Amino acid sequence: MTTTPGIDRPLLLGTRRSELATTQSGHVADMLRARGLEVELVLVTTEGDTNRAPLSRIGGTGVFVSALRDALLDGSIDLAVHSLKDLPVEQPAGLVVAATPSREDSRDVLVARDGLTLESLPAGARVGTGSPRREAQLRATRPDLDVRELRGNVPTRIATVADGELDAVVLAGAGIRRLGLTDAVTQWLEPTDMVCAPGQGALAVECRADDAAVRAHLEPLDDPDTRAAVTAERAVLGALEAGCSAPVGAFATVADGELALRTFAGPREGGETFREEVTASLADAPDPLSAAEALGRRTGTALRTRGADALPGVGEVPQPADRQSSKETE
Ligand SMILES: NCc1[nH]cc(CCC(=O)O)c1CC(=O)O
Repeated sequence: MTTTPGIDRPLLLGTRRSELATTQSGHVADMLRARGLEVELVLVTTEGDTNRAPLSRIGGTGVFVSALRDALLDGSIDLAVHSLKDLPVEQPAGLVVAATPSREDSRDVLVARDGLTLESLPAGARVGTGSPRREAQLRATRPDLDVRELRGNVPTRIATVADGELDAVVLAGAGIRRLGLTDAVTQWLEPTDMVCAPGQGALAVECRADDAAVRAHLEPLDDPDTRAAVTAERAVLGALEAGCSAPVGAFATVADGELALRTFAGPREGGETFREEVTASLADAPDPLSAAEALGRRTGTALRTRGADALPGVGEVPQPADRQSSKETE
């Protein structure tokens, strides 16, 4: 096997260098290899990997994704694998998410000292997260916690608990699973306690929109239920004109053609929160993805009308977006 049908050379898969990124990319490469294709990984450095300033300060959609997208557009790679939650809602011209493979666990987890949980952490415990969404929900249940800014890759963030620098950190369970670090988890946070980020736990496999041969190889990796769920979640963010730095959570599931969507919006420092839980049947919809998108948009609009409009990060990313203005913080 030396060629890829329709391409006559190995597929070039661009990935960030972090262990999580190369693991996720390796997972997609293996799915393609299982289909008989030859795949080579190409390591690409992004600004998010080299700049250690808080993400809320460097901001910019592109910190994790723009170098990969530049490599796609200039033809040096054929496909890129992203964490879907790191992608801005607005899709750049010329590129397409050709596949959203079956989603990993979407829940956030608590990694705490001494087996502690959200309920048993002592008053004033130092809990690390760089995510306004996680901070807002931590404060909603435990206003007494001392929430601290935290960044860095997954193993580094876990190490702050082992080192005694923090009592706990909140992370995406998907990343922990993919890195084989689940032993560190002291609590899986259910959506009732912590609504995940739109797209959390899902991957996006992106390629050039006009590259029919690569698209045809990627499309079989798509999981339609995952795609419908993340479409609804991201539509919430779109209706809120919010980027990933907004304190907004959205989590959807699809079971037996029924889409269930749970959302959260609230201030980072604690205060009034907004939640909507809605369902819609996709089974009879002529176009399930449009139905998922419409439900997400309606729900985002409802959150806005009820007061989420006043939250920082909401109403900051015009739709259709000036892509450079959205931010990501997770
Ligand atoms: N930018 C950070 C990021 N992007 C994707 C993941 C984990 C995997 C996922 O959420 O799908 C993480 C780490 C985290 O939030 O703990």
